[in-house]
Amino acid sequence: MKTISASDITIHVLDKGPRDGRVVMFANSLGTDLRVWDAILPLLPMGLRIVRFDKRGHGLSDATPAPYSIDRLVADAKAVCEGLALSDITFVGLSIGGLIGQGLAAKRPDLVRALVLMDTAAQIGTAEMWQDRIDRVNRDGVNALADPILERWFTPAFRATSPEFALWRNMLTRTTVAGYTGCCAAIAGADLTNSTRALRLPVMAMAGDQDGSTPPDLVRATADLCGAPFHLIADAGHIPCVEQPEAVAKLLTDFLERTAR
Ligand SMILES: O=C(O)CC1=CCC(=O)O1
Repeated sequence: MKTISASDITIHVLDKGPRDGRVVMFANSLGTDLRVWDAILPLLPMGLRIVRFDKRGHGLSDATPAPYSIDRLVADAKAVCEGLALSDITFVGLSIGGLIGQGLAAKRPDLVRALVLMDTAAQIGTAEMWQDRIDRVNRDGVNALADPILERWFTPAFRATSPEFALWRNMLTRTTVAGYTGCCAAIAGADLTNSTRALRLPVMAMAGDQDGSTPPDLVRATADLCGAPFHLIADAGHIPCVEQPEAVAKLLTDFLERTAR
């Protein structure tokens, strides 16, 4: 376990693998922490330097009062890169983590070698939709919205049969109101269409075929913006790295090979 100091918070980071290994950095989604990547990591090639971090208001990282902005979250990710002296990064971002990846690649192309967009888009939902969610969470708590959120995260089969399902619910509902609504505000204000269209690095996109949060057509449209291949993952919702780790690890491994130097 490592900590990195951003301007105003301490960020929880896990940094594993050889110091001279190829850097693969992971950023998780709204309401999840860095454990969302646990299932795919043992399936990736040996020798990678794997860096994971809990974004502001999530996991063990500090939560400042809401609202946050996407620029603030990108600055936090940049602080992790600088704190660990990372460069030549392959950045894998899930949902809001993908917005952070797009923002980081646009602002600091010198740091990012390649980008994987998982169940994310250049713009996710509408400002009105996110404001409604912020208002409801402020009034009733994250727990009150957990059922519909989990229906978008996971397929009916996973929800019915996975013993882990209850733990993912706990992860979501234990997210602080400040951290959750702060990140909702960051998503509401993020339209990265122009900067993502201008990206000039290898990008790959993927989405679960049953993703109810960032549906496949939305993810495909963002892939088209930056000329990236798009892959549909069968039998997965919004979090395919949990539901279909083998399929995700295979796509990631192939992408790492294609973008090797
Ligand atoms: O909670 C959801 O609907 C899923 C989601 C949207 C953005 C994100 O990071 O997760």
